[in-house]
Amino acid sequence: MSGRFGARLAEQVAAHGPLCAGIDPHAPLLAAWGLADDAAGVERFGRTVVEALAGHVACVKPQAAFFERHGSRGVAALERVIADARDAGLLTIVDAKRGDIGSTMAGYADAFVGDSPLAGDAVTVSPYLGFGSLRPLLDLAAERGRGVFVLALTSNPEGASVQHAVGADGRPVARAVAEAAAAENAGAAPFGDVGLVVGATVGPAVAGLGIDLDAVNGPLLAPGVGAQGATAADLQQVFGDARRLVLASSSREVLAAGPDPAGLRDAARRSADAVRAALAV
Ligand SMILES: O=c1ccn([C@@H]2O[C@H](COP(=O)(O)O)[C@@H](O)[C@H]2O)c(=O)[nH]1
Repeated sequence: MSGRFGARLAEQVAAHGPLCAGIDPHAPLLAAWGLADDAAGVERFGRTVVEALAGHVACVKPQAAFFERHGSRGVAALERVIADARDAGLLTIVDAKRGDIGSTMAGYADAFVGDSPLAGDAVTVSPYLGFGSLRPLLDLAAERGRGVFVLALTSNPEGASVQHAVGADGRPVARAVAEAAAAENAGAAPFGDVGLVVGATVGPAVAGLGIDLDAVNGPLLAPGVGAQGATAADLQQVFGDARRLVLASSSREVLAAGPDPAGLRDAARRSADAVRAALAV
């Protein structure tokens, strides 16, 4: 792995468009692909996506939950998917959404941004034990040139009850998260390594909460396009002047076109083209 995550991602987005394809081996998708709902099935699913999309999308995002539900064999399958992607030169964001007290975050840091086979190019984390609790993982990620995506405004409707709440300092919680990420990325070019997760489904929340996403100067991972109902056009409203930082993410909509590799590539290309066009406006 050479160079920082932000720079590597910017290069891939320029080449393939601002789309991250999710690898979410849901039980119904495994059935539709003719695969068993077991560790071998999720491994075949993940490796098929990597083989089909390497060189065609900016990155992939394996959802750890769908591998972990098969226990240690599922985790081993996730490790093989990550290894395949690395060998193919395809960036991976491991969607693990870890968050704990700082001393335990040091363990998650070793697992997801250190030397473990679970480490991809970046990982998703939850700041809801306090942004400062992420410090051990942020520091190890920076040392290793890896990225971190911090949940800010999630795509699910339930997230607002926590993320829109106003904290003791008078700032909405999600704004405080965004400002903390901005401090990590200060001065980085083309942008830094600490991104945010901001759902494509959040409508006017960014502006309503007074969040300056452009100032974050880090990649903005936007799940919710496709199966959750957001369209590429929604990205304009949600992200406004921060459109240059957006990396839209779509899982089920792309995966429904598998297991045929050409079908997966066509679906990913259609999504990437729609997102690129919407963000160019
Ligand atoms: O706010 C969030 C954070 C993460 N996700 C994850 O993204 C994918 C979405 O899958 P679709 O099939 O495109 O709906 C999934 O892995 C989620 O856990 C999110 O949706 N929202």
